[in-house]
Amino acid sequence: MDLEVDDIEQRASAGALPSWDDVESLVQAAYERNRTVDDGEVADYIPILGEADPALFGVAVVEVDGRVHDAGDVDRRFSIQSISKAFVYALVCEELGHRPVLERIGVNNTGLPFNSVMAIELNDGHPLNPMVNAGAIATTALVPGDDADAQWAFIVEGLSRFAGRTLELDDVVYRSEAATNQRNRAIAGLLESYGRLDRDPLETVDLYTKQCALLVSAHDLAVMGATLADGGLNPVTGVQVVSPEVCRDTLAVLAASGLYERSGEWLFEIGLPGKSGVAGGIVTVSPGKAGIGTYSPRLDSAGNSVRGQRATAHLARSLGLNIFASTTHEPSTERSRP
Ligand SMILES: NC(=O)CC[C@H](N)C(=O)O
Repeated sequence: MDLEVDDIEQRASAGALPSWDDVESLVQAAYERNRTVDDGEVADYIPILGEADPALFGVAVVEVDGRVHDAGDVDRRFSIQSISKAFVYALVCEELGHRPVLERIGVNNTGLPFNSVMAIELNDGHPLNPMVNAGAIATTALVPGDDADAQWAFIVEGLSRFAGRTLELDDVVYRSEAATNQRNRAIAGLLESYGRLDRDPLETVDLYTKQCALLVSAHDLAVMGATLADGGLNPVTGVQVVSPEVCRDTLAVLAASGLYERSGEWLFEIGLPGKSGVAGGIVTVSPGKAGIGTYSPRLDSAGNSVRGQRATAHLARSLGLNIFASTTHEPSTERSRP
């Protein structure tokens, strides 16, 4: 990953965002600076995705108090793809609780591509984490509901609460992926063979394929991210979507695996939990501060949007968001006794 952000000064991490005007101009700068970058390729293993316009680019920030900063194509809709994994996982965590999900799905990075079959084989059928396809399919199987229709209603309703508006299925994307998702069907069959899927594998993959075909915009992703940044309270609608504990757990998983096998580089350069999707979206969460949503269809070889990564890196540095950054504290002359 070549983020080319070394020349952007890293602001010290502080408890709050800079002023509204500062954030506004830095969002514009992150957009302007990266709009002509044309590295990467548009995904086409799902045939319809190959038709996306590679020039599209949007950067949105929603602060935890609901204030919005937008630059570029922030209202353009695209399929959420793997970013859905983060939010379905949060909803399932809310239903099942910390320990059962940990045991069932896991939280460790596979170090392998998102659709790796080998990762399952190497780990005795354990999916390892909910951000790769195996773990995401296993997570979707845990969505409550008597049948697939009830599960689908739960997913749409839950993700819509994160976005603050009713999300719709892109039927063309769904059909395009459903016709070509043999690999995901194989992954589900493999999980079943290891006794790690309690629902019908083909029905579960179908549900997972539908969740990936929900339409969102960069603005929606910023609202969804801001909800995870704000202890589960959607800052635009005021609805409590999940608990603060679920946000904490979800963000830990995103930090470890949200950018697949590039998660270490992402964390090193950006220092925030994030999640990418192959249609070109990325959601990034700055806990207690803001959600960032980006959209640009050209991807690196791991399936992460190139401009989205760069714009997010720009913002993380210039806004002082890196959660690992601290400044040396000023020793006080008077120390209170414990
Ligand atoms: N990385 C992604 O966004 C992958 C999602 C896609 N629906 C798949 O399963 O292949």
